Amino acid sequence: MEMMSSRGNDNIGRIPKGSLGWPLLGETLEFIACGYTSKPLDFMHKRRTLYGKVFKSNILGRPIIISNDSEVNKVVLQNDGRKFIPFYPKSVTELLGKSSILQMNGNLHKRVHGLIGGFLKSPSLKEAVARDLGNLMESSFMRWRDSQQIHVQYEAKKITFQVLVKVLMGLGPGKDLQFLKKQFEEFIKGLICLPIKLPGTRLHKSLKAKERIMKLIKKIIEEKMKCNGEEHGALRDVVDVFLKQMKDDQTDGHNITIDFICNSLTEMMIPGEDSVPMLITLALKYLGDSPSALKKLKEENMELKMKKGYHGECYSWKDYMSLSFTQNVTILILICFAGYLIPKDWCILTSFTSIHLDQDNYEKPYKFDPWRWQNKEGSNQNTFTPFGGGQRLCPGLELSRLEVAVFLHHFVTTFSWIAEEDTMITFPTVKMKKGLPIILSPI
Ligand code: HEM
Repeated sequence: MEMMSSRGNDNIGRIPKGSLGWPLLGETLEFIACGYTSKPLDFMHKRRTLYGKVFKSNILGRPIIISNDSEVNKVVLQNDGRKFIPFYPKSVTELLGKSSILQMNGNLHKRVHGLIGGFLKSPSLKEAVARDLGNLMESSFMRWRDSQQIHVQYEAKKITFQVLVKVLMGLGPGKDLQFLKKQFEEFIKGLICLPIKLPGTRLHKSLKAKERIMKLIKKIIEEKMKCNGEEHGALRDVVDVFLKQMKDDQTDGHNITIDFICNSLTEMMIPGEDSVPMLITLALKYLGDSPSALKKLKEENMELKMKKGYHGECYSWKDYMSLSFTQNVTILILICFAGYLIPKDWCILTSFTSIHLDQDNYEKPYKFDPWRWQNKEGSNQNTFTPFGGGQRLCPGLELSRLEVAVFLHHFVTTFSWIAEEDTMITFPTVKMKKGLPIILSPI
């Protein structure tokens, strides 16, 4: 979901229908409670039937307009930062800091978004990620073969966090990585919590973890600066990209500082610990529940594995992305993937999940059917927005899809598995209650 706050005094006409709920509490309890059930969209469906696709509510003491309408969401996403600006809960703004890319606007935002996006989309980076992730999976497989059971959520996090940290700051396995992972787990727990900073509170602990993370990143950057000296050869990670820009900027007075870099790297580790591993976890969950889709996926991936083995070739990132059925599975999982955030003042909350699971947009939206796109339905730009849109379209989009493809390829061509019963929770972010325990058997 995307939260935007209306800027200025636009004449909106009339406020949509809806209920502001109880004094102070509004409709918060029902909104959150739905996230813990197997039907997280019940909150939306009930109100949609009563008031229509766009309605008003009150969540966490803020009046809010909730949109389940793809056209309205498109207007919000495509705005240029003048009509709407992003809003996040107080705990998020406290933890990500004032210089967070999510809160930046105007020219500085455009520049930083362009810098990160340009690097993350580059073929040389994708090649390195495909290779590193492939190797990392091989070493994880050795470990998993000796285990009775693994927890997919936990294992996927270990792998994707390590891959992203390398992309961001070039840090490989070792004590620093272990320390970073531990501190980051502590940091991320506070993203959605009560915004009270007193010692002992969740937010305070997460802020302290952030201080330790920033200190370590600063040390890594300083070491890199010493090694690079005045030279800027190939840009191998996001730190290199920022340092080069910092040097170029000395001439035109813009200010990318070391603190700014440390802060940006910290927030950019979130998808390594949350979004990407959750996509992988859900992919294995849904595939495990759908034997026909798993069979087709295995066939497609086995064919590639045999071809590569037969010619004795290494994989290129393009090999993984050429697997069309595997890509359709990823798109479908993205549709099931929901991210919840909470607004401030009069906000508009554009619910992406409701659009993805709306019968008006997709026939049988709750059916796990990766063949959907082979027949007629396309993933239309307005009705498929798991990566946001407009100026804030996720720059990690292609990288995430590549990571899922690499993971699925090596996993399904090496193991069969049986999953234990588990439940999905969607608030504040998607996760499996028990971490999706599975029992593996090598193929
Ligand atoms: C499953 C994987 C992912 C999903 C579903 C996802 C989703 C999103 C969404 C919805 C936004 C828009 C937020 C907004 O409008 O305020 C966003 C922004 C962003 N994402 Fe991702 N993301 C994923 C992976 C990644 C990865 C791997 C990176 C790499 C570092 C990344 C970096 C970013 C950055 C830097 C932004 C801020 C863009 C800006 O405001 O200009 N994301 N992401």
